[in-house]
Amino acid sequence: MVIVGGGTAGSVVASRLSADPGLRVCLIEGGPSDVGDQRILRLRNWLNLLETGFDYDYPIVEQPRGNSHVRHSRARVLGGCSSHNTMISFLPPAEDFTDWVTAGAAGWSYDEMMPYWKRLAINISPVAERDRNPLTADFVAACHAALGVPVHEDFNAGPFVDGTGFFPVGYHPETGIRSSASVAYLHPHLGRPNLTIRTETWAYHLDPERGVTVRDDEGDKLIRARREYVLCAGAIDTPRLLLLSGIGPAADLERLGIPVRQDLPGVGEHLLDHPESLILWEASRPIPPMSAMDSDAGLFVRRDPAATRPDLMFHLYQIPFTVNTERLGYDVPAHGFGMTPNVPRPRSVGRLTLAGADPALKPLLDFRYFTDPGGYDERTIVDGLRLAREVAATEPFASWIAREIAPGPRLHTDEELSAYGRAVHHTVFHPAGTCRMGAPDDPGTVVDPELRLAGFPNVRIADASIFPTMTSVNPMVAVLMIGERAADLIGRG
Ligand SMILES: Cc1cc2nc3c(=O)[nH]c(=O)nc-3n(C[C@H](O)[C@H](O)[C@H](O)COP(=O)(O)OP(=O)(O)OC[C@H]3O[C@@H](n4cnc5c(N)ncnc54)[C@H](O)[C@@H]3O)c2cc1C
Repeated sequence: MVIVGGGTAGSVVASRLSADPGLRVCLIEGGPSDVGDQRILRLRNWLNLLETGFDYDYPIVEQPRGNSHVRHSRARVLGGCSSHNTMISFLPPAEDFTDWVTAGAAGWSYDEMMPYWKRLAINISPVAERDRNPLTADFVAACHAALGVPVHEDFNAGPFVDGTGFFPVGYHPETGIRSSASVAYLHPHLGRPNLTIRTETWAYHLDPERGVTVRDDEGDKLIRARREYVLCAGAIDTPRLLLLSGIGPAADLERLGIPVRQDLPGVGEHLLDHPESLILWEASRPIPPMSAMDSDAGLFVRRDPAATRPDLMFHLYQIPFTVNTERLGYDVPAHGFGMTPNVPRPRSVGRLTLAGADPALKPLLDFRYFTDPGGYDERTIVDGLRLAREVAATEPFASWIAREIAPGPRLHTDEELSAYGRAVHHTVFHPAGTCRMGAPDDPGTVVDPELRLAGFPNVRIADASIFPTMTSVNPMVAVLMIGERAADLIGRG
């Protein structure tokens, strides 16, 4: 069994499959090991890992209505993005899985997925008391007072509903160490004789009949699976690998001079993400230091009371994110914090293509942020900026605020807030959907509900690229559940 990508889902698949001593598992990971590396393991260090050697760091193409300066961080280390993310860990609402079934993913309903949630090996707990910052606690109280939303001690205690509270986080509060997919699924099993982990080994071509071609510091090698290949390189690198292998939209491949092995129009299409904007405040006093990872609480609201799921989400960051506001000339405060409205179920859909046939070229990511014809995504951000101002005007949060830096009190109209919100928007780093799972007779389907790649019975995909629709919450738990289910499906043969 050959698994490409030792990331969030790949670590789960490798761990579960290698529990069977009769299976030989080779895990190919492009980045280094995280074992013993405190830079990776200490959850709160996550921000220092972005745009370093641990990050593939993908730019995006010019956006007609969004921020073209957004960079997409993707971890280059064992454990993948679960080794450099914030480990916010929500079980998605039941209706998210209903959407998946409606989109053709038969067998992926909430009830059918619950066993995988229950067996997750990562340690998830609400932000610990000792990590709770008074600023963040006052934010939670103000959300409740201003908007009447419930306060959740543990968002995962029951089926997901809107509200505010400290987040459930995958970490070990007593040490501050992340409970990444690598820590939870691989570290305990590194001694298994049937599990080979090849780090610093990058796959760039797959021939399902001959093997996967990888590059390490000794050069190129072909690695052949007796049974199956499982692609777990993530929502950017899995479609990239397929396209480099001649599996994708034939016209695009021909234009780049890549021999077409299989015309599969869905590869790289349906690029989804959670865009988020920012309202930035200067603090009236220094912010106390305690925190799990500086984004410990948030708010989910339903603007549509008839809806069953939240349609607007916010993180509270207790540190100032000024990279996009500074570019527009806004002040950078010594002490600042912000709320980030984001679009839980965005309607804008983008596309990933190759820049050329050279495997080393970074792919072209066109998210087409805020281009949905009805303007739903843009409206969500505008509503979010307004709601954030309501929370900011409410005690006990209000007295933490010296002034609103951005968008600033001069911007009020929908047009002004939309232009600002789109100019400074960032990403919550949730690309998904580029190898969509669906019904076998749907021309946009890349993998069937058994995760098999169309046309190739010995190749499966298990990572965020298979999302049929975006999860309303941060997606990592759904990715881990995909890994668990993939191992089950493969185990059944
Ligand atoms: C900064 C940041 C913060 C985030 N915070 C959260 C959060 O708090 N909560 C949440 O739910 N989600 C969060 N996310 C999103 C979440 O982490 C990802 O959606 C999820 O981890 C993706 O898992 P994956 O298995 O699809 O891909 P990844 O975890 O990215 O795994 C892909 C793996 O494949 C390897 N790889 C890639 N290409 C190749 C190749 N060609 N050959 C060999 N190996 C290869 C990579 O090195 C990587 O290890 C965050 C993401 C980022 C970047």
